Amino acid sequence: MRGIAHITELVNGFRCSKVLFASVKLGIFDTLAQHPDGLAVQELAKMLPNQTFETTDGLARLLRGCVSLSLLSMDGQKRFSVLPDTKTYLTTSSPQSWVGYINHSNDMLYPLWQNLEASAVSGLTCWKESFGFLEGGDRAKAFEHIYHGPEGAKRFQRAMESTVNTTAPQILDAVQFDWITGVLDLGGSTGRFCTHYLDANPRCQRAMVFDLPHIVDLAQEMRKDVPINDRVEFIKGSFFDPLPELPGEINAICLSRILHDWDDPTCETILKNAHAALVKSKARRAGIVIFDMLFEDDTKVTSKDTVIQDINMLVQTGGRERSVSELSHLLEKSNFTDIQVHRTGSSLDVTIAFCK
Ligand SMILES: Nc1ncnc2c1ncn2[C@@H]1O[C@H](CSCC[C@H]([NH3+])C(=O)O)[C@@H](O)[C@H]1O
Repeated sequence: MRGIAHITELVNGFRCSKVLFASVKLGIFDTLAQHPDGLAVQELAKMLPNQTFETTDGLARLLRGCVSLSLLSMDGQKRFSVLPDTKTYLTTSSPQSWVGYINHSNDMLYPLWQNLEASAVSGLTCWKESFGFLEGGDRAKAFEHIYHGPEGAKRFQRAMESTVNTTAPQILDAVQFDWITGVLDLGGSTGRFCTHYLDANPRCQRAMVFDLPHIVDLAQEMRKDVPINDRVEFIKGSFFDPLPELPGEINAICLSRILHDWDDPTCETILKNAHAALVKSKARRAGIVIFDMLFEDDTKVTSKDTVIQDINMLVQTGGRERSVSELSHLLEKSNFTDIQVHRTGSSLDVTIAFCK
């Protein structure tokens, strides 16, 4: 028996998330981080970008919320300051910033989760219910949905970058990739993972990112703000089509948070395209590297983070997280063998498999 405390924590969980999201959106942490001696609420109100505060009462209450959630401290003069983790993870310019993912969570995921009931009934995304546009049931449109609006693609790519900055170092510490001579990152977005990879493996001969044409164009624009390793090359295309011929050095295709976006038949198409490209390459040992969360076993209830992420994929893309046996089955059907699973301690597990 866990009692009512467990229930009330769940009931109020969204309120705490929203205190964090609203504070990031208003620029509270970015502004306070520039004032190490802290600011009083009236001073802060004058400095926050794009806002005119008629009263500071609401802002003061939000700041107290942040203190209670250990995001800010307040001194005897009621001056608010950021705590160290807030500066590291919740300010825009920090290399470990999660601001991109928080903005995606606030603007996209929060409205989507509001209609989880609809997805639970239909087994489909709930874009139509949440945003009133596009066909909720058309899975092929998942990324058109996510990328809608003038800032949509950039917001999502920033979200991906924030989480890669956390997971990539953990993955690269935990798993040996010494068999890789060159890597193609399929759906590799702005090249952030390839940047971490090349920085950690300077002897890697080649690292290429493959993504949708408009995302590759966006990546070139975004690298002006946050540079990526200048050895990263880009290819435009769709992984639903046969892949272009791979340069000889490329003997690994990476799929980071790709398969969880799609249903099984779509994953098979992607995996078979990857397999066809790898076997055409001259590499002696060629394989695939998958980064996705994996359920601990086929009951799919044991790992809370994976269970919750699975629901997140239901509402957002119509995809799913998988168990080791489900992923292995997909890999075997697509002619991969010698499957190895690495639990990395990060939020992503790594599965490696080689071409038959
Ligand atoms: N048909 C497609 N062909 C190539 N890339 C695609 C396609 N559909 C979606 N994507 C990309 O797949 C990525 C999924 S998000 C994952 C991004 C990155 N691998 C990471 O782990 O951070 C996005 O960058 C999409 O633009």
